[in-house]
Amino acid sequence: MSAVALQGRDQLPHAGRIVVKVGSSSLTTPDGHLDPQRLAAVVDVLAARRAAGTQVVLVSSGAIAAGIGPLGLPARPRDLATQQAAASVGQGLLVADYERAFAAHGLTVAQVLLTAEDTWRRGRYRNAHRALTRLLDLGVVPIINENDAVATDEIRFGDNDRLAALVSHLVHADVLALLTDVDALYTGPPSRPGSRRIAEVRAPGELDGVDVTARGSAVGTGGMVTKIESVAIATQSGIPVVLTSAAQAAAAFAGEDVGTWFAATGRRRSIRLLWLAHAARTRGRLVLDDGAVRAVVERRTSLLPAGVTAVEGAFEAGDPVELVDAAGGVVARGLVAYGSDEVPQLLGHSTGDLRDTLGPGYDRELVHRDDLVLVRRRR
Ligand SMILES: Nc1ncnc2c1ncn2[C@@H]1O[C@H](COP(=O)(O)OP(=O)(O)O)[C@@H](O)[C@H]1O
Ligand SMILES: N[C@@H](CCC(=O)OP(=O)(O)O)C(=O)O
Repeated sequence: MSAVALQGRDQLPHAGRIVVKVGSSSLTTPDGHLDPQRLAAVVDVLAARRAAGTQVVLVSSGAIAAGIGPLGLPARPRDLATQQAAASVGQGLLVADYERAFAAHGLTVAQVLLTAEDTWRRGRYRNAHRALTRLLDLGVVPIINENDAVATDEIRFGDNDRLAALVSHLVHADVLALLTDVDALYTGPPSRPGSRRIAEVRAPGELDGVDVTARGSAVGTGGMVTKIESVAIATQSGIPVVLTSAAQAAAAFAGEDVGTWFAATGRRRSIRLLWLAHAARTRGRLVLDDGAVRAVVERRTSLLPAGVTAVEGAFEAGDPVELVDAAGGVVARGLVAYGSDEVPQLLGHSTGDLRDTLGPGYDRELVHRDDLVLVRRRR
């Protein structure tokens, strides 16, 4: 694997390992069936990359969309139970089509279904990392999707864009390719007259003023908003992203001037913090006094119980929570070290007091600084 991030799209042909995310709209028909021809066209491009020596991890959506037709549903279901049912039906059909299409190129595939926790909880992360790297070593193309049949509303990502970014981090990919139904990021929704293609984004500030909508195609989720979130996760941890359509994928992988290239802006960082910053659903809030806000934001210290004035929500030790100032503005997100039933008795007390009154073990931080990410406040 290359140790240095790819500097531009012209280096794409030299990527050693890529994660490719394909959206539902590129694989299915509007009436909720798989489109084997379009699926095979994507596979042809990926097989060509493999033949050129690149390892490929595919993150494929389409399970829910592919279950719509066979179940006779009128449209993409909105309730969780029917989404789970549709995904369970569609996932089998999806992987069967992939298996056939890759086999035509002599390639073996593996289905890997992940939940959000597999990408960030330490033991699970290592487990998923080990399984995926072994599959790659064995020459297999892993096909990843969220485990929609068991993911509840609280824990699911719901969109594969952010899952793909976390998977890129998990497998140490050189680049993430987001394939969708538009050929690039535009300055506004592509249907709006005057919207122009953005060829390259080298810093997050260049996205100021770009109008992205959450409305995706009839079968997809998240629209461009979750793709921009995905781009932030990947680029901030040193992985560049190319966003284009499935139809332009071959040209993009050849390094041609198509799609949008997002340069890496940061260095590899903890996946837990990426997840906390961009993907975690928080379970509660801790209200900080002004001194604690300054300590956490300016001095980057851990959060101690003495600086917390109130607690909201129901959470367990290890759950993600928001840290808010007295006015309710979110200043950070963190993994809390105590459950919500224990926190009230700790508030306002120094760690020394807590050790003396409640015993050793109660002198630990409420949120350790290693488990904390600051949230950029809107100006
Ligand atoms: N600024 C923008 N540039 C490009 N596409 C945009 C923009 N804003 C919104 N979109 C919409 O996002 C859609 C892609 O999202 P989605 O349907 O969720 O794709 P997928 O199923 O591939 O994940 C495009 O069809 C496009 O209409
Ligand atoms: N896991 C879901 C993915 C939903 C999703 O992210 O869809 P899309 O916006 O088309 O990438 C499925 O397979 O239907």
